[in-house]
Amino acid sequence: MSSNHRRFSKILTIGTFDGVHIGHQKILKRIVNLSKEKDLIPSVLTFFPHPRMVLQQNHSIKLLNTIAERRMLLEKFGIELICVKTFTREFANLSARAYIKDILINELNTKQVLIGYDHHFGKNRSANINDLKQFSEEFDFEIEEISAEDIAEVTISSTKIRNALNNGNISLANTYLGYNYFLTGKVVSGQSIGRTIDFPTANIFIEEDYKLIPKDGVYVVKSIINDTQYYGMMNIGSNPTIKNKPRSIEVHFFNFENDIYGNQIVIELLSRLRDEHKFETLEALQEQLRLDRESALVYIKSVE
Ligand SMILES: Cc1cc2nc3c(=O)[nH]c(=O)nc-3n(C[C@H](O)[C@H](O)[C@H](O)COP(=O)(O)O)c2cc1C
Ligand SMILES: Nc1ncnc2c1ncn2[C@@H]1O[C@H](COP(=O)(O)OP(=O)(O)O)[C@@H](O)[C@H]1O
Repeated sequence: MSSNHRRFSKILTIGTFDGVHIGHQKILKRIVNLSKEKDLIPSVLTFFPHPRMVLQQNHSIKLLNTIAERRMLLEKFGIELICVKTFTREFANLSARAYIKDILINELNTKQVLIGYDHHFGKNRSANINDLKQFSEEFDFEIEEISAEDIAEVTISSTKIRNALNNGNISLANTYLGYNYFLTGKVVSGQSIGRTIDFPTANIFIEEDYKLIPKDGVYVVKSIINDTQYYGMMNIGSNPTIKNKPRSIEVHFFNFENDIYGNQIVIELLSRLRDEHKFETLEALQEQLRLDRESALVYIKSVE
């Protein structure tokens, strides 16, 4: 963080904000409104990796957003300063006092903190909002509590979104997110079978192994490629029809013919069409892909 940031006073909330879903968005909106009233910079203090990724061995936690996606979403909802603290064992061991003095005050120049009644922080998560209140007098900042209902909403939605995606219920996930769930990845080469059956597919490589990939199957998607929006259909799975094919995420875009190897693309998931199947022949798969395209186009027409 540049020392420049120190000059401006902040209104801050603290948390993982995974998903930046409708529950989070309500809190962010409150921060942005208060920041205007009080002439403070709307800010979020967040942590990466997720504490469980650091403190638990063999963790298998999957997150709704990569850290880059989280930043982008927080900015989109009006947050001007995003402070990402690297979560390490040393960080987890900071005393509550050092955490407040070093980070909230000296580094960020915080004047107001928006926090849930159940927020815990500092070594062993031993400090709570009452400790924060005591420190607020000493260090001269205000505290605003997030209501129990709003906190319940935040917790419920995160769990529900993860479950919905694992079950392939993309429309429910999108409702809780308040935007379409998306994957960010790079187009890499596959086995060049796609073009031989008239369905070339952009194979998507996602670098972050902690990103939650929805349930295997076929989805209607859309992407912006070189400033133009394209719809398409995506398969997530092990491609059982083809021998020795590794797991893949691949998209066939409609009305598209360009070479996009190496492009970084964002794929928004709109609807789920079906499970992945093993077909006896490549021709049978090709026939199914034609039917999938028909279903996808019907869906796209209904939402446009
Ligand atoms: C919309 C869509 C649906 C697919 N469904 C299946 C499927 O049900 N079973 C399967 O084995 N492969 C399925 N595939 C994967 C194809 O086997 C794969 O696209 C083809 O092998 C091309 O691979 P390549 O990109 O490595 O050339 C699907 C692909 C797409 C784009
Ligand atoms: N309609 C399309 N949808 C997706 N990719 C396309 C399309 N048209 C051309 N391409 C290009 O072709 C590539 C996929 O061709 P494909 O034969 O499936 O080979 P491979 O699986 O080896 O990448 C994509 O990565 C992209 O660069």
